[in-house]
Amino acid sequence: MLLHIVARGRIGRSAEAELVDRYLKRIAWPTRITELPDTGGREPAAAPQTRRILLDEKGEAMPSLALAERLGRWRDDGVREARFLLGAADGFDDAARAEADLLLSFGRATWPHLLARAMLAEQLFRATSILAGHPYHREG
Ligand SMILES: C[S@@+](CC[C@H](N)C(=O)[O-])C[C@H]1O[C@@H](n2cnc3c(N)ncnc32)[C@H](O)[C@@H]1O
Repeated sequence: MLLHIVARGRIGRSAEAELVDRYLKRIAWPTRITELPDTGGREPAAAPQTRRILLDEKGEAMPSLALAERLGRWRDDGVREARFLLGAADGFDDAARAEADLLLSFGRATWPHLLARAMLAEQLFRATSILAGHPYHREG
């Protein structure tokens, strides 16, 4: 299953870009990043079996194990793409929230979109490590 990050804003050469690269390189699953401008622009077409995960501080704060289980279930059900959407300064409107299969929160604090992208890359590495039985993740 493709892990596709569709993010508003340009990351360029930055500390956050290094973090994103570091984690995405370590993921054994196929990954892709599509950058969109802060406003406007067209999201790439999605395969019929795509799940949309909208990153939103008002969403569900999932333990890493639960995110891994959700990704594993989608993969086993034949989902072709898990599409993770990151917003710009104004976040998402209610219509975008309503279209999502999952609203995923990294807590109630608001993070800059580039940090949220790096955190997402790490969580995807963690989730796929959990599914592979790799000891990267330790439950406290
Ligand atoms: C600067 S934030 C936007 C804040 C905006 N006021 C809002 O209400 O969503 C830019 C993007 O980073 C991501 N983000 C920031 N904080 C987050 C959090 N706590 N959980 C999940 N995603 C977050 C979201 O995708 C958000 O659209």
